[in-house]
Amino acid sequence: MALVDVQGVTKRFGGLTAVSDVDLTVNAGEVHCLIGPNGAGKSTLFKLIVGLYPPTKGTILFDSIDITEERPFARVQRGMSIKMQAPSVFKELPVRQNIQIALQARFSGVQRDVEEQRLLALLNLAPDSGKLAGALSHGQQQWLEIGMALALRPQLLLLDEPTAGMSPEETFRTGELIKSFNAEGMTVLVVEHDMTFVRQIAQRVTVLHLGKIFARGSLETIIRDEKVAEIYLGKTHDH
Ligand SMILES: Nc1ncnc2c1ncn2[C@@H]1O[C@H](COP(=O)(O)OP(=O)(O)OP(=O)(O)O)[C@@H](O)[C@H]1O
Repeated sequence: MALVDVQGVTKRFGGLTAVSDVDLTVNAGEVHCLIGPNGAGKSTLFKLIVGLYPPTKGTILFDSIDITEERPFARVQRGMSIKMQAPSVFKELPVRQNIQIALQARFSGVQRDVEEQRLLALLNLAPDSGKLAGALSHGQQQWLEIGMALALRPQLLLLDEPTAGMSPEETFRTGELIKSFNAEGMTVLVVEHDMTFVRQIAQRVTVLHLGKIFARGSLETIIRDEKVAEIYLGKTHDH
C-alpha cells in the first residue's frame, strides 16, 4: 500500500524547473531512498512532500488523503516526522531534556519516562544524557534529532541526508538505527548521496536527475542498472 503518493508534481522557481512531473510512491513499511547527483531536485522534492513548498502543479497523497494544500504542521499531525539536513537540537539544553520536549506531544507521566529511556538507549545516548546537546559530536547531534523525530511515533519518518558530516563509523551506526526502527514497522524516506549507506538501508530506490525520475526499483535493480551506476552514481558518489 502506498503511504506517500506523489502524482505529477512540478516545482518551478521563476524560469527554473527544479522538479518536473514527478511520480513517487513510498510503500508502507519500506525504507525508500531518493538519490541523484547534485542539483537533481532531491531536496526540493523532499520539501514538497513535507509541505515547505507548495507545488506548481500536481498532487501529494498521504495515506490516501490529499495533503497538497496542507501546512507542514498539519502533515506532522497526520503522522509524518521530519528531520532536515542540518541538526537543529536545543543546544543549550541537556540531551535528556531535548528528548523530553519532543515526547511531550505524545506521552505523559511514567509512560514518558519509559519512552525517554528507550529512546536514549536506542540512540546510544544514555551515557551522555546529562550533557548539553551542544557539547555532543556532530553525529550524536544528528542522532539526537532523529530521536526527537522518533518521539512523535510517526507513521513516516523523512530524513534529508541524515549522515551529512558523519564519519564512516557514525554513518554505519545510523544505518543500523534506521533499520532497527523500520523493523518495528516504521516507513522511512531518506534523501541520500552516500551509496554505501544507500546499499546498507534501502529496500527501494528512486533516482532523480535534472528534476525528472531517471530510474526506480528495488535496490538490486538500481545497483545493476548500468546507466545509473555509470552516469549518476559514478566515481564521486560510489565510495
Ligand atoms: N529556493 C530555490 N530558489 C531557486 N532555485 C532553487 C531553490 N531551491 C533549489 N533550487 C534549484 O533547483 C535545482 C534543484 O535543487 P535541489 O537542491 O532540489 O537539488 P538536490 O538534488 O537536492 O541537490 P544537492 O544534492 O546538491 O543538495 C537546482 O538547480 C537549484 O539551484
